This record gives sequence, C-alpha cells and structure tokens, in this order.
Amino acid sequence: MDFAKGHGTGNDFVIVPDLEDALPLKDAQVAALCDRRFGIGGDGLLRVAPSDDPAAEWFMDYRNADGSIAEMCGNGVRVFVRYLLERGLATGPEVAVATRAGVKNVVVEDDGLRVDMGPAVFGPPSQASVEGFTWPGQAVSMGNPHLVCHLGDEAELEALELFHQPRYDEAVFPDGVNVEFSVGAAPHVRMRVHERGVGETASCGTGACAVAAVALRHAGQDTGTCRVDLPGGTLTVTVTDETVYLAGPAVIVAEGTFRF
Ligand SMILES: N[C@@H](CCC[C@H](N)C(=O)O)C(=O)O
Repeated sequence: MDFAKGHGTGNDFVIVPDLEDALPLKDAQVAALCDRRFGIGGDGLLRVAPSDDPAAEWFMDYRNADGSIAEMCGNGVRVFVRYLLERGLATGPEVAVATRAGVKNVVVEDDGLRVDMGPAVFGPPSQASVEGFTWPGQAVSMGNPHLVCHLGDEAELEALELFHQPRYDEAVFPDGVNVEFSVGAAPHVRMRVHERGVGETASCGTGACAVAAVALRHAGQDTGTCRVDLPGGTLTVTVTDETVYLAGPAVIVAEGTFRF
C-alpha cells in the first residue's frame, strides 16, 4: 500500500492515498500503520478520499493513532493540503477540504498554510486531574472536543505527567476530550496537550485554537491574534467575530510502500 509521511509542528501523520475510495481501513490497520516500532509511526492517519461534498474535491478521513475517528485535525488538514499540492491533486493558493467538521478552506502562504477553522464554541467550565491534582478548565469545541486548563507557571507545565490520559468529567465529554494545559497570556501562550486517541503529542492545531480563544477571552478580547508555542513549534491563531484562523507549517518528509 502506498503511503506518505508528513508533519505540522511535529504532529505527524501517515498519509494514505485512496483516490478511488477503495481502502476503508479498519481500526487495527490504522493502529498498525501508526505504530512507531512495528509500523511507519504517526499521531494519526490521513486517508485521501474523494469528497461527496460539491464544495470540495477531497475528503480528509482523519483517524487517531489508535484507529478512532475524530471530527477535525488542524495540523492534519495543513499536511493534507501540502500532500495534495505536491502530488498535483490540487492547485493553490486556495484549497477546500471536506472534513467531518465541514468544509475547511486552506490558503497557501509564504511560510506555511492558513486554515479557516470555523468558530471556537465555548462549553461549560469543567476540570482535569493529573496525579491527584485538579485544575479548573474551559470546554471548547473546534469541531472536536477540548478542555483548556490554565496553569500558574512554566515549571508546573514542564512537570506535568501527560503520558496517561488526564481525568475529566465524562458527563461533560461523553465522547472523550483533548486536554490542553497552558501558561502565559494573550498574545503569547505556551501549551502542552494530551490528545484523545493518541497520548501526548508535540502539537495540536485544534488545541492551539482552543487555547488561544480562551487566552484572548481571559484578556478581555473576543478577537485578536495569539502566538501559541508548543513542544514541536509555533502556531499562530487569529480569532475574528466569525471564525478562527490557524496558521503554521506543514511538510511531507517521506513516501513509500507499506506491507501489512
Ligand atoms: N492533532 C490534531 C487533533 C487530532 C484529533 C484529536 N486527537 C481528537 O481526537 O479530537 C490537531 O492538530 O488538531
């Protein structure tokens, strides 16, 4: 099976071109491809399939490393478009991509790609616990679910054990949740994330959008631009009255053939 490998700020993906929509991958196959020792390795998988939506030619079938389905992936959609452009499957500078969270418009810029992610939808306050410590947090949907917890200082952020899934209120997040921990204040924050279906990752685009939206709101701003530093790099998030834009790099690093 042909594959490519790419990443956006260290959030890495196996890309599977399925241009005839003939490869509906099972959870176990996705997990095998994403396995870092026995497979190619990735935080998730992007299957390139034809779209049913007339507004987009291609559908990003995003799967987490454990095979589970997620609605949206902000780093993944930039990598997806980079792949389409490099393979001649789309022409820039604007590319529409169908996702489970609707059609997303991606624009190629000099230093990366910018995605119209749609609005950040605030949910109720909630909380997350790690190793017996509990922090208040804010539920935010970017199409997929997030819980943003703001911490006191950098040392607290660095010390967090995020190998295991933080505990959260399953009544608020019945489908699981991506949990972000942040420090700093708009217009410049730093974060780490434990992703649903994956574990700790070097970056999360939808998570960065959620963190930036919360940071701007804490600063008394409904709109504005926020730099978000993650272990894998920097993303820029701009919140307007209508939507959230996510900007950052995306690269394809390998292509090959995988044997199941
Ligand atoms: N890394 C992604 C988010 C991927 C989906 C997430 N793990 C979920 O289950 O919702 C991003 O860059 O947004």
